Amino acid sequence: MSKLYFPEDFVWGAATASYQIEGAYQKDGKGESIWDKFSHTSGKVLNGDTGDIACDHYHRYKEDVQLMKKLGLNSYRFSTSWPRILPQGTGKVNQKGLDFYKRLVDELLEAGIEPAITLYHWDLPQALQDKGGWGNRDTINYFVEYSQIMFEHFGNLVSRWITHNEPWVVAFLGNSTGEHAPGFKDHKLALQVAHNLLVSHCLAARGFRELGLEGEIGITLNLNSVYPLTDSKEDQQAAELVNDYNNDWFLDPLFKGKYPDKLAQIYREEYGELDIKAGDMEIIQEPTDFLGINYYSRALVKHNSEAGLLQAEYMRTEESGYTAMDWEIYPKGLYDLLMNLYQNHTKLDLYITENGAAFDDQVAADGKVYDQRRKDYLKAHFIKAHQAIEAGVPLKGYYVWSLMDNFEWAFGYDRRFGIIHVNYDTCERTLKESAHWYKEVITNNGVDK
Ligand SMILES: N=NNCCOCCOc1ccc(-c2cn(C[C@@H]3NC[C@@H](O)[C@H]3O)nn2)cc1
Repeated sequence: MSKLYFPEDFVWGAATASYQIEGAYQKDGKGESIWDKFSHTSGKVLNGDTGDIACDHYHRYKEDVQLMKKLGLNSYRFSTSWPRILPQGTGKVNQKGLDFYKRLVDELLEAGIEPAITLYHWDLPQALQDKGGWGNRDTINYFVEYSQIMFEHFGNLVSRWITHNEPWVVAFLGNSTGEHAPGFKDHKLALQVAHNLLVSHCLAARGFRELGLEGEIGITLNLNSVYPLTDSKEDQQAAELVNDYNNDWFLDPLFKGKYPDKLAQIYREEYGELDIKAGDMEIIQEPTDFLGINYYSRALVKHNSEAGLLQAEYMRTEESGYTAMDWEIYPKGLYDLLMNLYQNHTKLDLYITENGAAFDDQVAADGKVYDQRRKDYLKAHFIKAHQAIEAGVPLKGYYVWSLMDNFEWAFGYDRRFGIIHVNYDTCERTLKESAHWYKEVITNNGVDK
């Protein structure tokens, strides 16, 4: 069977996040995070699951790096826990927190795996939330303080940095729908959080550049492709507003220096003015080296005058399969997204910093995990990514979400995204069939057509 080969220096990786895998939630001086508090609050997380132990990666990191080496990963994307480094969010540094990440980075480099650090993957120190969290503009400066500490300690070892992971989820699930920590249901607060996150990204990136470090820094956005259910004018308008909300609310400030006009006007009329300081929109355009993209599925929408401010209803289709997250499997949406970004938003290098699927994986009697649906999902999306590269999109790498099954936020451990299975009773790791398949993709730097 013929193969589709990727560029010579294409980066094949896998991704995780601190709160989702580390455990050791009170170990070695770590401060409380908003997800420690949220997961310990009754009714917030399915089955009352918490990240107290998670995958016990804090203690098992050497074993996990050896598994990454066995897979032949070029790079490993992980996040650092802000409250492990600064238990109160600012001020006194916790040396044992720095020491853990130094051990991990050293292990990765020894294994020939390039570390890629996400500075903020949702685990804000609770002490900062007690001062208003991301709704308080001071948190911007606390984030810059934290990022500078990380750059100074690891900048000579780590060459790929991501400031924020999915600021849309941080802002809107954390502060508008309340599904995520800290659990507010205040859309105006969510809009202010989104703004403060963008400003903090750019000031951290500026700080990285001023240190004159080698390497590159970017931001990771969860993006989708949005399609109208029909070609009616109403459905098309609904799709445009959902695209503004899901995607351009972050893409436009970063690459055009302004929020999307139509949605900004709707929000202004509904919520009044945000706290946008003079110069913010110029700061937000601070050059960044790459854009990270987390793609999972598309949005299919129709006009519905009863469906909130956007008058848009999300639709299902019987034409596609769905994952355990109830997300449509739609690989073409990745191609369309990549082409849209390149043609309409940015010529920056792109990395897919997350793509993957949750399915209800079981360990079979022979001890193997036969996850054919995940292999099919990944293969179909790799093929679409290849098609975009062939069309000229500067896609430089792909991080599968996730290296291992882990704490999937409000769904707890009930959703398995890993290419490695984790037995949460024993913490035993088992390479799923998708992991063995991914190893071959990396070895061949290509995928069968
Ligand atoms: N279809 N209707 N939509 C209408 C509005 O939806 C409201 C819900 O929105 C969302 C949007 C995005 C997500 C999401 C989750 N992950 C997976 C994590 N990524 C980071 C890493 O930590 C993984 O665990 N990525 N993105 C969830 C819910």
